[in-house]
Amino acid sequence: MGSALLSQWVNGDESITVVDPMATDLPDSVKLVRDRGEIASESFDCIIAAVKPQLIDEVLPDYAENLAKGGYVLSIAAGYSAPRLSKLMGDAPVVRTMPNLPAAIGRGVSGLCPGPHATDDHMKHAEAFMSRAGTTIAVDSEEKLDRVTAVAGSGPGYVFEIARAYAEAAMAQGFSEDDARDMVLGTIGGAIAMASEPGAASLEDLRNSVTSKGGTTAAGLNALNGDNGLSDRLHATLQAAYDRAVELR
Ligand SMILES: NC(=O)C1=CN([C@@H]2O[C@H](COP(=O)(O)OP(=O)(O)OC[C@H]3O[C@@H](n4cnc5c(N)ncnc54)[C@H](O)[C@@H]3O)[C@@H](O)[C@H]2O)C=CC1
Ligand SMILES: O=C(O)[C@@H]1CCC=N1
Repeated sequence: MGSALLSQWVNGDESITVVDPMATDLPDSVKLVRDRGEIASESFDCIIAAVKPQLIDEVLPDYAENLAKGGYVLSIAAGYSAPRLSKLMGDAPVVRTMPNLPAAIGRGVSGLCPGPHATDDHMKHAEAFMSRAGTTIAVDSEEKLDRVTAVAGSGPGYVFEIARAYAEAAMAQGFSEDDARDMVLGTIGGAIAMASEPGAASLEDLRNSVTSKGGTTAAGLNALNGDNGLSDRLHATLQAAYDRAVELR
């Protein structure tokens, strides 16, 4: 996720240093170091926690010394709570954000939430920084940010899986893999673009506008969600992701 964001963050004038023992193919303007020891005496206005949540306890404490006075820590980690991170880094100011993968093409959706000691200026900076990678939504509690995680952070995974299963079903109708993918992504992309037009009708009305009484769409929709199975499954999907975020706190 860090490299997806980085591809958009470089469209600014900050100097960015990445510490990653394994990173490859970073943008030219970024300084890459393999070990924190190489930047031990440097200080930074913003330190971004972009390792897996399970690695934060082990990796982040050393970086407390690298935070400039007045700076803050921006965490993209799912679940891991801001008070826990702040404490881990010597009571540093923390802002949590939850981006999603389309940030890689500037079409991400990122939630943001202030943590301990975060000032309005830290939040303003974090929002401006994250908005380079798409839209932002500020929330006022970590509980809400964990719900943003369930809806939007993990969301591209659900969408890719739905598209994959849709394409698989198209192949079962006799289409080649390429044709199935083109048709499914074209259909999803066109429908989403139409629903995203300014002044577009509600999602329910848009669905109804495709659905002739006694027609093919009605038959398909009845099989898809006539028993509320799809709705129930999506509720369970978001709840499971949220519950996991809570476990990672
Ligand atoms: N993948 C996604 O769509 C999203 C991920 N996130 C969050 O982003 C964070 C990273 O997740 P992914 O990008 O999926 O994982 P990843 O495994 O792709 O990236 C983690 C990076 O951390 C680096 N790393 C490992 N040990 C390190 C160390 N000691 N010091 C510095 N760097 C180290 C790895 O080399 C790797 O480049 C997680 O906290 C996750 O919750 C948040 C939103 C969406
Ligand atoms: O699966 C995960 O834990 C991360 C956080 C949100 C999306 N990917």
